[in-house]
This record gives sequence, structure tokens and C-alpha cells, in this order.
Amino acid sequence: MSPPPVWLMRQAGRYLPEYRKTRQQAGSFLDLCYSPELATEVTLQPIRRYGFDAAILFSDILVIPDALKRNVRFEEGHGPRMDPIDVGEIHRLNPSIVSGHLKPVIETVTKLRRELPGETTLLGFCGAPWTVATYMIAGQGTPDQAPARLFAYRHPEAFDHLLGLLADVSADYLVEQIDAGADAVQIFDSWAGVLGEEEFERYAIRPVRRMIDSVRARRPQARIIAFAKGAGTRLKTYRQATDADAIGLDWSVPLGFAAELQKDGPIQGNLDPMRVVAGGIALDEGIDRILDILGNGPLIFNLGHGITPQADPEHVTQLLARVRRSGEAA
Ligand SMILES: Cc1c2[nH]c(c1CCC(=O)O)Cc1[nH]c(c(CCC(=O)O)c1C)Cc1[nH]c(c(CCC(=O)O)c1C)Cc1[nH]c(c(C)c1CCC(=O)O)C2
Repeated sequence: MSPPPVWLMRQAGRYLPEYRKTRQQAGSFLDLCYSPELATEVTLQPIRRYGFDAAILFSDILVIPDALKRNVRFEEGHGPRMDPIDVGEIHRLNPSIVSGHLKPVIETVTKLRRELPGETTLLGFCGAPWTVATYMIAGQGTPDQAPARLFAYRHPEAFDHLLGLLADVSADYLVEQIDAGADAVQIFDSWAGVLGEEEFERYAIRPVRRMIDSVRARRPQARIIAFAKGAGTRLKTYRQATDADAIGLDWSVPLGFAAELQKDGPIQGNLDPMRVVAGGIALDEGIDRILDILGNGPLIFNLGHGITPQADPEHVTQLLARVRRSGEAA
């Protein structure tokens, strides 16, 4: 058995001293996202340090609302902020300006493909319409996305219009990333788990399916990972309903159930990021359980969500050594 490919969500980020240094040079977080030189540099940092099997484009899911002129900013200690959108503004959004605004990000993808080792997979990404919309409605992160859930009940037509528009501009954006050299793309639906049964179908599945159909119609070779955080048992139908090639699993997904999902195709995940903060036995045991139960099927080893700023970079070294040793042990 050879070890599974491994990368970590948010592998370029504040837990790395070299990231913090570049981040300081950049000015604002969005300046970093829109600087092809610096965004390439921070994407490469974890590849140089650890030799992950995949590099993920350094950017953010909120560059789409930024391109739609929602005045996105990242305030120190507060997370993202933008102007909360209302019904009238939703109908006045202009999707035709998005692609031009995101040219620097596409340039980063082009640079990365040139600079990365040939054997390193380059991943592009974007947010899923539902997750991006939750920030656009609330104007900030919230614990359970109540503002967007409420808005969707009060203004279902405007909300469908918003999700459809986001699906279309995001699909175009993924096609551009693929054309610039991304080998695969991931769609992040970090807030899928807060949706009720009907809403999951309407707001998580339907727009992502629309995106995937649109990408595949133009780029049939596209490989697409869909990560619906918190979707739980609904992941069983999610892969089929969205037509994603691989599905990402958060750390709450039981491994027995993950093994079931793996019978239908590749899965990605799902170590609790807090095990990386803890290190030691907690880290080793978490890795071993995943590899024992899922290591013989199609698996992309990853965390169940992004690595956090308090993780010790040495613990990531430990993680990689352990995952890669799994090939020798069996
Ligand atoms: C919801 C979401 C966002 N961004 C993203 C999501 C979906 C995945 C998830 O749920 O984590 C996705 C994202 N954000 C970032 C990446 C880069 C690629 C990677 O390494 O995975 C990716 C794939 C960089 C980032 N995006 C952000 C940072 C930290 C900002 C900084 O360096 O100052 C990084 C490295 C900022 C960001 N961006 C966002 C939030 C809520 C925050 C603030 C929280 C935080 O500070 O961690 C929105």
C-alpha cells in the first residue's frame, strides 16, 4: 500500500512564521491575494517546508464578493467584513466585472504552474454560492448564519437570484483557473451544515450542481472536490446529486460512515485540526485511525477543516512523517 496523497486546508497561513513575514510586507490581506508575486510565494512556502503532494492557490473565497463591489475588508482580530446586501442591490449586481477584477489571481495560478515541481498537484478553489452568500447577507461571519437563513425565507426569489449569479461567476472563475494550470479545484461550502432538509437541497446541492455542470460542459477533464462542512449523513447523496468527483469530510463524520462513502469514490479528510494543535499521541492516534479504516480505499489525507494559527509547525512535520510511513508499515 502506498501512502495517500496529503495536503492541508489553509496550509499557507498564520501558523507559519514565513507566512506572517510575507503577510506583513503585503499590507492588507486582500493586497496579498491580489499580488501574483506574494501570493505565489506564500502558496509555495508550505510546499518548500514540507513537500505536500498538493499546493492550493493562495486566495480567499471572498474575492468574489470583492469583485462584485461589496467593499470587502479583513479587519485585524475581526475576520472578514463587507457591506450587507439587500434585495435591491442583489438585482443590481453586475456579474460582468468579476473576471476582470480577478485577473491577478489567475496570473498567480499561471505563475504557480511554472514554479511548482511537476509532481505537485495544483489546486484551485472557490466558495460555494451558499457559503459566499451567507457573508454577503450578514456582512460578516456569524455563528450559525441566521441572517442568511432568515433572508432566504423572507426573500426566496432574490436569494435564488443571488445564488444563481454566484454559481455562474464562480463556474467561470474555476474554468479560468483550470485553463491557467489548476489540476483540480475545490468548492468550499463551509456552512452547508446549518441548512434544514429542503434548504440543503435548494441552497447547497442545486447551485453546486449548476456550477459543476457548467464547468464540465466546457472542461470535461475537470476534477472537482466538493467540501460540504457539517453535511453529515446527507453526504451519501451529496456526491451523486452534485456530480463531484471527490467529497471532503469534516472531522465529525464517523469513519465507518466515511468508509461507506468511499465505496462510491474518493474522499478527502478528516483529521480534527485540534489534534494538530495538541500534537503528541493525540495527533498520532487520530492519523492512525483514519489510515486504518480508510487507508486502503481512495483517500486524500487532509484535515476536517483549516489548520489553525496556534498549530505548531513541528506538529505538521510529525503528521507528514506519520502519514508517509503508513506506506512502509503495511
Ligand atoms: C469561509 C472561508 C473564508 N475563506 C475560505 C473559506 C472556506 C474554508 C473555511 O471554512 O475555512 C477559504 C480560504 N481562505 C484562505 C485559503 C487559502 C488556501 C489554503 O491554504 O487553504 C482558502 C482556501 C486563506 C485565508 N483566509 C483568511 C486568512 C487569514 C487572514 C490573515 O492572514 O490575516 C487566510 C490565510 C481570512 C479569512 N477568510 C475567511 C474567513 C472567515 C477569514 C477569517 C478567519 C481567519 O482569520 O482565519 C473566509
